[in-house]
Amino acid sequence: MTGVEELLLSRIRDVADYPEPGVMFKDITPLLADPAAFTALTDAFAQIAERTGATKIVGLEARGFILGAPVAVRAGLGFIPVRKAGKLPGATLSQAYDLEYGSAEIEVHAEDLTAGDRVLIVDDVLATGGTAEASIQLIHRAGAEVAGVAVLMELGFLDGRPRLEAALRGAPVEALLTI
Ligand SMILES: O=P(O)(O)OC[C@H]1O[C@H](OP(=O)(O)OP(=O)(O)O)[C@H](O)[C@@H]1O
Ligand SMILES: Nc1ncnc2[nH]cnc12
Repeated sequence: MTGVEELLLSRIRDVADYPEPGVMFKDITPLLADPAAFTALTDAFAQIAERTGATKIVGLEARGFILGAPVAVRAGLGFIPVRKAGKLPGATLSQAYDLEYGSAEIEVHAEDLTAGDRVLIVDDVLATGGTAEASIQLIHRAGAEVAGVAVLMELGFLDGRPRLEAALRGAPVEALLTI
């Protein structure tokens, strides 16, 4: 494990049985509160954006906003929010999905993504892959390409990766940590 990986892992807190029994919640708030760790994470994601030729960063509400917005600034790219349903005022595309502990619907402003865009999707956790898969579907429906999915941590035992790879048309899933 590299020094950066050790630093990031040391700043993630495990909370048992949250938000429901049987879930081991991965809490990133200690990482956000540590400027060295947050900067290292932002730099690692910005390198992925450069390597994958991304032209826009999509962040998934809510933790993907916190992580994705500084990546967009660092990489010199625009930031597009994918929000939970009912929060965006303009014309939207929407997609329902299930996640590790529930179900939800996400939306994006249709005008924010167009053909020719290559989007890097940023989030904290890849668990079942339901959230990221729905965001890939939204981006494709908007006519844009997905450059990749970048997450801080992948919960490998929940098998989200094959599900995303089936939707990604060859673009990579980049996880800084696998648990
Ligand atoms: O791979 P999945 O099973 O879909 O789970 C991963 C998603 O779950 C969490 O978001 P959540 O919906 O809890 O929203 P939050 O960021 O607003 O807390 C996490 O931030 C990912 O977006
Ligand atoms: N175990 C988990 N910890 C944090 N966020 C999650 N999203 C889905 N599963 C999660």
